[in-house]
Amino acid sequence: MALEAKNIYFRYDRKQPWILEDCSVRVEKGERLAIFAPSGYGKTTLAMLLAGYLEPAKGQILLDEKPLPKRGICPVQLIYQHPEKAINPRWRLKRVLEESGQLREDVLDAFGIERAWLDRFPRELSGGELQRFCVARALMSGAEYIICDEISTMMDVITQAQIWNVVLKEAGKRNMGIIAVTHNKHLAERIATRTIDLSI
Ligand SMILES: Nc1ncnc2c1ncn2[C@@H]1O[C@H](COP(=O)(O)OP(=O)(O)OP(=O)(O)O)[C@@H](O)[C@H]1O
Repeated sequence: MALEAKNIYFRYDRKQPWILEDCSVRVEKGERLAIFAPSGYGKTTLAMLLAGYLEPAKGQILLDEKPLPKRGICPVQLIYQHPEKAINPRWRLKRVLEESGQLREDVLDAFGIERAWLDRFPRELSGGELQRFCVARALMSGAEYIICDEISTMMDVITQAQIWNVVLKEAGKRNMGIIAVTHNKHLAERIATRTIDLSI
């Protein structure tokens, strides 16, 4: 049981050099992998490829040896660095949740999500609040793998620790695989069972 990028090549423009060249990454269920690299090395690009938002020019993205499903809620959920880009701005948060999985009161509570927020539009929450909502939504989707792309950069240190504690607890309970994209070596060491550096 694994999520895998197998010998993938990717570039945004055919006239440019490869951003990812013969890149392979594999994360097992229950494993927590931190992908570490300086800015511009293609971490977000790899995260988007692994979640099926982009297609590699060559190579494959495989979930349990098969391509990612094209329909339904994807078992690989990507949580972006910028939560405002991840949510339909015209939908109230309640509707966002209804579309993306099963509402779980315990998860809402664990992330300190006030029920009144669910009647609001995304722009009516702060960046940190909206990100907590996005993380909760990903956990409620029934995902088997979660890819966290710099998810906690807009939060203070205490909130950051709280969010990661909930994510790790829930992931452990459900034996989920986690990929955490980060610049932050300390965070990587704290949350991950394995770290890879794309710049090496
Ligand atoms: N939509 C796009 N179109 C063209 N080039 C892009 C696009 N998105 C990213 N790039 C380029 O691809 C390269 C890798 O970007 P990416 O965002 O994957 O890096 P990163 O390692 O996540 O960086 P950061 O740590 O700064 O977020 C960069 O040179 C970036 O300018």
